[in-house]
Amino acid sequence: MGEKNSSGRWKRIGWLFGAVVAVGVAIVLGVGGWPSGSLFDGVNKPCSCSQGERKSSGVVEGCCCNYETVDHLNEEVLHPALQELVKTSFFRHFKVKLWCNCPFWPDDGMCALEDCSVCDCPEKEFPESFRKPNHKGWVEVDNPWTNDDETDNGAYFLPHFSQSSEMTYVNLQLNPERYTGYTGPSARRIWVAVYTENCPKYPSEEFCQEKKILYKLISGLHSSISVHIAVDYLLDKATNLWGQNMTLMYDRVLKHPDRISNLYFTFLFVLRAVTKAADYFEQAEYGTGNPAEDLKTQSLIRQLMFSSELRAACPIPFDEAKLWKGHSGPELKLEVQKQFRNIRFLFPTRGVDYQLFLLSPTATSFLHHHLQLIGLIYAVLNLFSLCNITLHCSALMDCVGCEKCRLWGKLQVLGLGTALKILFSVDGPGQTLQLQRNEVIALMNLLNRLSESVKTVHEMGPSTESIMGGQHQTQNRQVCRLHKMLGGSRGS
Ligand SMILES: Cc1cc2nc3c(=O)[nH]c(=O)nc-3n(C[C@H](O)[C@H](O)[C@H](O)COP(=O)(O)OP(=O)(O)OC[C@H]3O[C@@H](n4cnc5c(N)ncnc54)[C@H](O)[C@@H]3O)c2cc1C
Repeated sequence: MGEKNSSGRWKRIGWLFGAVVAVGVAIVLGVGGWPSGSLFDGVNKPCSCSQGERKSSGVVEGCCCNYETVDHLNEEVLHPALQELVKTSFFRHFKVKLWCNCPFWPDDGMCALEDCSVCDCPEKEFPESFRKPNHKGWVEVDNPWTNDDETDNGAYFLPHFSQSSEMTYVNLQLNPERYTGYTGPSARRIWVAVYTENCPKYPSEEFCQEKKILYKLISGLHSSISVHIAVDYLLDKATNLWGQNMTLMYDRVLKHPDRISNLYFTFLFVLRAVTKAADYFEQAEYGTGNPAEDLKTQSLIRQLMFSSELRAACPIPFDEAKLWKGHSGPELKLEVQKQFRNIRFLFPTRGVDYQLFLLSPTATSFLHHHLQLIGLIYAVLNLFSLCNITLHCSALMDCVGCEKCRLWGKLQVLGLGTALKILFSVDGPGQTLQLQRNEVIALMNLLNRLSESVKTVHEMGPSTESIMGGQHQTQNRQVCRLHKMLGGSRGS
């Protein structure tokens, strides 16, 4: 009898507790929703229990090839050739300025790992021919899509690594793009600045293809960087165990169909630039003083440029001829061109040190919170010729607070600028393509990085999605069940 009473009491306590929890849940739902980032993230959103993830198939948006063809060509032709090409002496040595000050805010970002620093390229290691200014096929000409702060104005050889703001050579093979532990507000601030200032995501219906390109290119590059971080991740610092981080890959890329689509778009865009300039690349010289290796480089270039399989299956990966049409075409091109460079402010002004102003903490926080307003003020100042606004994408890369990330950030932005130049800046009569050696090294390495990411997404995507997506769906189902139990039709 006593036992029965006590079990009844426990049951009553149980029900009471349940009711309190349910009321609490209802209040939270009714008032403020669940804290973000929790299991219940989906409760306030339309309940999407029955919707599966959209798979990437059909034609890649904005391009002329479908996903299946891209995966096949990448697997069979592009990836193997590019992997070999970037190892050659010509393509593995990249010239870069790694130690410029960030012109926008104090350099506060750091990476958690020691090996995020870039290792030296000894003087005797990089090709002798790189020191000569006149290398057949490669010229130091300006690119309207980038500001050429990455050229060394005739100083072809600067052996000392430590000179800030000087160019140096880096062996890319010794400094792979991978997880560095560079994260938090500093890293996110760069991406936010790129997306809000430079490459906004336009509503899909409202804007023309031309205006959407920059966003897609940057987003595709961002996806690719995230894939590389996920594939080569420090899983256990204590034992120095490196491997794949599936959760990261799923959360940052695979569960976002638009980010996958943008990755494929960027890959096809850059591929089109490379194949469009095929004749130029075939004629150019890849000499490094090692005849056997130089022959191999030349042969790999031909293999890539004139692959019959590529030409048959995907002859025009991206059709740039459709763009910049109509009487507003040239204006539009200038506008988009400015946007790509639309990062850095140079102020040759009347004695006012804007750079110092921008570096002060108060100004940094003001700048951070009032980007639009600041943009407007600068535009007005510009109107009255108080200052000139010139913008460098690369300058924002100087704010990347980890050397290795900065190296690859700079290289890949230069690669994108080179692709834009090939596709959009040499189509008029009498215009001939001229490229810098460093631009081409950046372009091919960018294509290789994208090719690796596409391969990873293709190969690991389905298994990662079924594991992570399964977990995600279970959580989602639990949320929906709870949602229904509470009788809520909120958001659904
Ligand atoms: C130029 C650059 C190079 C970097 N290189 C490295 C590196 O080599 N190794 C390394 O470990 N870290 C690198 N980082 C840092 C890394 O990219 C992330 O910023 C960091 O890991 C923190 O990630 P996060 O989850 O905060 O989201 P982030 O990747 O910082 O993304 C910020 C926000 O952007 C949006 N977003 C994310 N992906 C996309 C996309 N594909 N398209 C559109 N929007 C998107 C999301 O809203 C997200 O919250 C680099 C950062 C920069 C700016």
